[in-house]
Amino acid sequence: MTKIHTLGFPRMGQNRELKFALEKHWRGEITEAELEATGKQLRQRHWLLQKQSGLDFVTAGDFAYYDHIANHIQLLGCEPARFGFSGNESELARYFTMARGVAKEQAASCGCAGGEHGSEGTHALEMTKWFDTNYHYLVPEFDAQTQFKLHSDRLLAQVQEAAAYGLPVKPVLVGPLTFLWLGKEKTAGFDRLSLLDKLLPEYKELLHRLAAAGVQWVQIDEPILGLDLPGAWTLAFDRAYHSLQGTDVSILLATYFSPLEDNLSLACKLPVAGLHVDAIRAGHELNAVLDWLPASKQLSVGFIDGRNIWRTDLKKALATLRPALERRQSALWVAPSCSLLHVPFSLAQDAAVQEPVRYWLAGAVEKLEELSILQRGLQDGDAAIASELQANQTAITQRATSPLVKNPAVAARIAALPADADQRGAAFAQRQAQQRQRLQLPAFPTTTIGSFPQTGEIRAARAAFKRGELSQADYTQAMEQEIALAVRKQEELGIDVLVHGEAERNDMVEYFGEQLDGFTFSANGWVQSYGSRCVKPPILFGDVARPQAMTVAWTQYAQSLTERHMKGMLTGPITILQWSFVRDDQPRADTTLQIALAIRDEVVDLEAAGIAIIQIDEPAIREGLPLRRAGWKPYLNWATKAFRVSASGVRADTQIHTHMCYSEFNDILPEIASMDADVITIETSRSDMELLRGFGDFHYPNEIGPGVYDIHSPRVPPVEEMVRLLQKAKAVVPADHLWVNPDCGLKTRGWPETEAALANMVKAAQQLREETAAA
Ligand SMILES: CN1c2c(nc(N)[nH]c2=O)NC[C@@H]1CNc1ccc(C(=O)N[C@@H](CCC(=O)N[C@@H](CCC(=O)N[C@@H](CCC(=O)O)C(=O)O)C(=O)O)C(=O)O)cc1
Ligand SMILES: N[C@@H](CCS)C(=O)O
Ligand SMILES: [Zn+2]
Repeated sequence: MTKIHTLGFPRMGQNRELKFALEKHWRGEITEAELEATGKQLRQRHWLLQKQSGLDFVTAGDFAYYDHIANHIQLLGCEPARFGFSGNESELARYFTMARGVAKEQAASCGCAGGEHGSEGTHALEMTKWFDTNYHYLVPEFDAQTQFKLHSDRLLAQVQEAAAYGLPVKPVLVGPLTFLWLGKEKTAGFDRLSLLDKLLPEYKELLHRLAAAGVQWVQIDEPILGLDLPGAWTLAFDRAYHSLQGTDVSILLATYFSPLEDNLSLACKLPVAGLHVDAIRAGHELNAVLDWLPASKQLSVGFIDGRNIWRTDLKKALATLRPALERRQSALWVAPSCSLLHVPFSLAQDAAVQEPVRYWLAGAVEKLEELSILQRGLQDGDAAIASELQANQTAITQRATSPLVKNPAVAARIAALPADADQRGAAFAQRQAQQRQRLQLPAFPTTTIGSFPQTGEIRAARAAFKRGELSQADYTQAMEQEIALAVRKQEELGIDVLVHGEAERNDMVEYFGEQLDGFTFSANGWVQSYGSRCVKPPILFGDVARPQAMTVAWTQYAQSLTERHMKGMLTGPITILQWSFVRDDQPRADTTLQIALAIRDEVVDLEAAGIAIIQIDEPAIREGLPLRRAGWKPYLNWATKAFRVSASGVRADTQIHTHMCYSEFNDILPEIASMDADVITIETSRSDMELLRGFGDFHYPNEIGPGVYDIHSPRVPPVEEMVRLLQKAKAVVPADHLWVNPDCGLKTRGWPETEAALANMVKAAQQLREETAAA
């Protein structure tokens, strides 16, 4: 018999109920008990869906009020001492303090919904990307003093809740090695792997408690088995899982996101009762796993794509799963490749999605249905699922043959693309001279990264426009007022290179997806990004082309309000690719090149409209790196080429900026340099400019704007702090290459702190100019 299960389910709820409840709670409008009631209701709905879809387990422990790694920090009792908890705070209060920090001076007054407050001593845990996804987890902090102490009440209570559904409850845990790997060492020279022996007894005790609660199977996620691990970490797996033996639960070890490769035999041999593999990203390893995994062990095959939204080709799936089932006899489970956290709740009924594309899609709910069809097909044969198979094949064939997917003009353009389409006409030094002549900027020019506060009024106006309650003309006028406000404020602040503020953009990727051919978008296809913040990735289903200019009118309007330079603001091809649901019927490189050409057209149009500085944001370039190092070079080749294609259609005296954040870039500096942007602005302040050191050591050839303040906090950094950071930057980067800017966009901030921080930033730049002139 085949069993079906899911590794995890989206938490936000069908209509983002969790987001709204969280934000109300943070504004003090609902109590902890009311928030917990919403959480409970959501878990119940999601378990009911699992039961109704015929799953053989309900999965518990995947719910989180902010992040599942933050849950584990509390579960394992390793809240960092720096938070100074007295023990009198509630568990949830401590949890949100770790997730969002507490600004001493602002705690009482700040109503920021999704912010990550901070001040010295109580800044939030760092957030970083969960593997190569657009989800951010909270980074555990470790040092030699770190102690663990199991606090399993919340998890056990959820296991009890789930038991009401009459199905076996399968709790999911992040495994001890992945938990340690994802954390960071707070003291130099400390090795977090040395904590493993202290951590394992807590996991073991947890397994005992889960067994006592009636649990038979526990899913333990160890996605780091898909990474190039240092030897000590690989060796530690054996030790860890041997020590977790001897409890009355069976462990399903779950791997996902990338192939196991040299860890494959290790994963198959570990003393656990079952192994889950990602057959979407590592389908080519399935036969090897079938060879290596002892017959006594359960194999869970992740055949439904947990990272994308295309319907599964069920005929193809059955053709692969049947021989596997034959080899495994009764021991085969089928599941999504990874947790469904990364896909929207449902897409089948989303009327905003263009027809017939809607019929080609599967959100989390539809993926559960696919599991159920596969199970029936495997057990009872094709005849038992004849109508479902037929509907599925109709959708698959329609997608494969749809004229909507192919645009011959795009193919012809790519075929005719000149070999030097990715090269600026002149070398950087020549461009720099011409740009200086044209732009006439002061030393240490000041700028911002693009977005200004997305206020409730802006979002409400857009929502009213989308509901048809605000006319196009009124909406345009409302956005123009916001742009005018942003321009006025920047002029008053004395910023040198202005931005229009991105008020008209719902999101830096979705906004472009909405305007490009080859994309469609949903009304409700939200995916959690971090905490209560969500994104609605556009759906890229066909060849990409730009029917008309996307940003020119707004940018021209903004430029018309000022004598200063207005920076055009675009999202780059790799970031659009990374943060969309993209087609799986052609290589990602080909799709990216198509996007790059569309962006190139926009860049050229902005230049023709008189815009002298154009920024092409690529915050996702590093996150797009394959998880295995062997894949880095080919990726970086096509990714950097796509960027250059997008940027190279302009004259030498037009200045191209790029912007990157959320990552360390030091291991891909040559490739970043090869993008040949005239100016790069990067997030550096949280690392106290340490991230910039690599740029200095590497002698990064072009100009750089290292972020001088962290935009994740409402804290207003004093002038001296920014001057100190700039002096540090000046020590590693030539002074005439330095720009002054915040770390990233300001859309999640409020105006008061934005204005105060920018005023200090401008003062810091002035001070630096004076110091440098006097020297
Ligand atoms: C830079 N980041 C981004 C990432 N990915 C992207 N695709 N985009 C990014 O910008 N990844 C890395 C980081 C992640 N950071 C963030 C930061 C902030 C958010 C965020 O604020 N998300 C918003 C949703 C944004 C949005 O689409 N807004 C829409 C309005 C949507 C909405 O909920 N409307 C309401 C009505 C509102 C009203 O009446 O006031 C409704 O329809 O019910 C818009 O502006 O039009 C969030 O709220 O979560 C995300 C990632
Ligand atoms: N231009 C964007 C970049 C974010 S990474 C912004 O300012 O929000
Ligand atoms: Zn950014």
